[in-house]
Amino acid sequence: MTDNDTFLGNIEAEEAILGGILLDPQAISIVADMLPVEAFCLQAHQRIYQTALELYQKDKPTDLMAVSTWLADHKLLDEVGGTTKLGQLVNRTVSAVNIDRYALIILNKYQRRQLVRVGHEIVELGYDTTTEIETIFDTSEEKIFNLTTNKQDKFQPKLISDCLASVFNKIEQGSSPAYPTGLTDLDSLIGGLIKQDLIVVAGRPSMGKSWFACYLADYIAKNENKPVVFFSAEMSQEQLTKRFLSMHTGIDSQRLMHNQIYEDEYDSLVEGLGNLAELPIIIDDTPASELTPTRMRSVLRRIQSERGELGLVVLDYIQKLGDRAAGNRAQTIGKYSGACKDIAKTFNAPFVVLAQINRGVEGQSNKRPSMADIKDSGDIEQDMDLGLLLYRDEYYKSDTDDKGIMEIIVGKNRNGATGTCKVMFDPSIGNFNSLNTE
Ligand SMILES: Nc1ncnc2c1ncn2[C@@H]1O[C@H](COP(=O)(O)OP(=O)(O)OP(=O)(O)O)[C@@H](O)[C@H]1O
Repeated sequence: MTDNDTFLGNIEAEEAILGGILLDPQAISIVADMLPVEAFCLQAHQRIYQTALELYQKDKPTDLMAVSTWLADHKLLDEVGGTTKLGQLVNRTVSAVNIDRYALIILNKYQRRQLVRVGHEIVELGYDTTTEIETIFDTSEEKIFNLTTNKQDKFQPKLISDCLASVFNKIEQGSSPAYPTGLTDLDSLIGGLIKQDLIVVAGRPSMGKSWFACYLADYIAKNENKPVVFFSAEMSQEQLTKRFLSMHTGIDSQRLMHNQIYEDEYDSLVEGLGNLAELPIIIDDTPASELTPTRMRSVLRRIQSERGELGLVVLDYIQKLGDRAAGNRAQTIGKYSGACKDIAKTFNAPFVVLAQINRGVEGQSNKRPSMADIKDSGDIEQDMDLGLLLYRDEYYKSDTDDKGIMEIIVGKNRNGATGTCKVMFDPSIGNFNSLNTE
């Protein structure tokens, strides 16, 4: 190592990159996406690189003249060492051929600086006796995770002009921020399950909430081929797996629960097992008393780093969490719903959270629930982006015309309309279908 190449920085490599950018019009496009401004350890270098980036983002040249003019216009030329410094950068550089290799060198140094910084922060957290140990572990794990996945800039404040560039790109690509549910009428109402949204699915017991969650999990795993994580505080891994198996084989779930199948169902069983085994569905049945937001984040982080972007997260169900004997349940549930919204945002995935409805609706003549009927609703209503209330008339009236029908009432929709749609639902095998299937 020399004075110019220390453990935490390599001045020569930084100069070679900047020289390359000033010399070669293509050079900036090679490094712009991989190198954050802070990767340069000298402030003058950061300023020059930042200027080149701004010019590049406005489709302007990044040569010596353009960069020095911009810096002079913004009274920053002296700060970086004047035209002499810029001239030296160009004169010392032969070409930008190795710019990507230099970029990797300084990225590596930058990551080491970050690691040292985070290490210090974690040591300080260790000494902080005012913070609960669980929070300290969570924060520490997250800090390291952000480093290893290079996500440290994900939630940086940005100028609206910078946000517009990415919004425009997405509009141009036509890439949807939502995953369709496969239920046509529901999709026309809600536009699919939107990434980063907290979606609360509420209903009275036995209304079909768990089935609906299984359906969404299965559909998204199948169609998006992205990991779907199902936190099941209610059912065990085995019970939940049998539900999915029932959906894939058409074998009555009640019999599957008791390991009873008919002779002629073996072929469907084998076929269903094969299909289901292909799906990236991950079931976590940590008991409710231990299923904290910290635990969920930790599980999701690991899955995301092993399998890539998450397709969906499900929690069955929110009122089951925490100490049920402790006072102020509304406050506790509010804390959990806030954490769930935060998880949806951090992991850039829709988060479907199941919730129970108060018994009070049973006393009403119209037993369709409303958002206010959600048990211990606390802050759930404010936190959620989408609120779906499930209702089946046949559950209350055996002579109903709506046999085999589930109503999905969109009680809250931050991104669009509210209303009701009907879908076909077979609770024996968890089958959901649109009413209009043409
Ligand atoms: N094999 C079966 N045949 C007919 N109906 C069934 C079968 N298995 C389950 N069901 C029905 O499915 C419904 C339960 O669905 P699900 O567990 O999804 O409801 P839930 O809303 O999650 O209920 P809870 O809040 O009690 O967990 C009940 O009405 C039950 O009678």
